[in-house]
Amino acid sequence: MNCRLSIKDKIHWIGVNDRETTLFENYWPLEKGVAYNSYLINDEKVAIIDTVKFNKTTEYLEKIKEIIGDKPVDYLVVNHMEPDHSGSMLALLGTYPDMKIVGNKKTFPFIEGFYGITRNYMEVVEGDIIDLGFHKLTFYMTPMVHWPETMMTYETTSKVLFSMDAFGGFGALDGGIFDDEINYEFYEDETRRYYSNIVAKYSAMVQRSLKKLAGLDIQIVAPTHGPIWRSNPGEIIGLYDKWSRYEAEKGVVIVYGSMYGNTAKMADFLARIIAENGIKDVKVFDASKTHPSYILSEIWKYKAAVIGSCAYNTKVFSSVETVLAKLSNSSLKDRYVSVFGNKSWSGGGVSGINAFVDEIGWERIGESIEATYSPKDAEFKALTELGEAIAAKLHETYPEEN
Ligand SMILES: Cc1cc2nc3c(=O)[nH]c(=O)nc-3n(C[C@H](O)[C@H](O)[C@H](O)COP(=O)(O)O)c2cc1C
Repeated sequence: MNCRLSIKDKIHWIGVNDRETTLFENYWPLEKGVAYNSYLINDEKVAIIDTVKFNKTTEYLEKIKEIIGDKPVDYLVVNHMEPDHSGSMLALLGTYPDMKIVGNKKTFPFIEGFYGITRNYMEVVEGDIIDLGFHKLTFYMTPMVHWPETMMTYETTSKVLFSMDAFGGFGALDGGIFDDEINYEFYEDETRRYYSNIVAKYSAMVQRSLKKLAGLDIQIVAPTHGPIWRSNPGEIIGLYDKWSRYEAEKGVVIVYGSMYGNTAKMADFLARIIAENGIKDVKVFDASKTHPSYILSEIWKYKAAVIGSCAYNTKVFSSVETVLAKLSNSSLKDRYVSVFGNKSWSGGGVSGINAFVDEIGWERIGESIEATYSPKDAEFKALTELGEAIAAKLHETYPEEN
């Protein structure tokens, strides 16, 4: 991609696409890759905002050289120290040994700890200004969005917010890098999957940061992953606000674990009842087939969750247990939940999910339903009543959509 690509004035995107890494953080599937966005401001002084993962360092350094030639880099602003953004720092410092490394007081222990760099530090605090000539950088501390040292940098002349991981998502940038050059549907799903799995635990801190940024005239949001928002930055800021307030859409996610199909049969039966009762968004997931990151993202999107499991060695089936652990860790609030499952002797699946529901404190719809060996008339009747109750509750919650 054109490495001289300017996002505004003398601000360049010097990001890279990574389609080789299959698992982000060695856990989250990257079916369509990921972009590591970095930015270069080619002013009287040259500043770079964040770097890229180590596997892309050579390409990255070439891009910088193509833009600035023999000019030195004066500042590297480190908004976030996660290695997918700091991984080229050592090589950059090797190429530009006088470059100042700009961070806050929590940044530097990470730099020394990860890379052994102890020199060229330049500490900034909230509201400090670095004057590059035409462009001016100011800094906003946003701790725990989603690491302790995270901060954002606002360029006051062009009104660009360099927001590090906030407002970013999975997905390589296939040609289009701006919001007006892409079909956002795919990126919205991937941005929500990124948010719900990686940032969401710190939703309270996201809310605090959004309030802090509310007074800024933000014309471009430039995150470290995903598209750059130049036409409608309010859209992504609005989505983050919605997700971090746990706001949901009308719909149901049914997730189940089943070895021999009996719990799966209950899930499909229930889905049909809910659909018959007028709910258009009903998503059914076999927890053993779909990676939990996608399931968590859908539960983040929709208001009601139904969780089912067969009994497995006195416990919840392993793939469903993983989903429960992810949900619990994400601190998601304000959802409806129902429980079902199967056993052949003393159970463990349904009781395990019930214990999770008691702990997480979501509003229960209906009693849990547990079949023995396989679902029969009594369970199908109970599932019918449950499906009707879930649909009724959603119609009542979203009266304007009826
Ligand atoms: C390895 C294994 C462990 C099981 N552990 C339990 C158990 O602890 N308690 C129980 O009541 N049933 C247990 N079962 C029985 C299943 O939960 C039961 O057959 C159920 O109907 C399976 O539902 P499914 O068809 O959705 O897989 C176990 C079955 C298997 C294969």
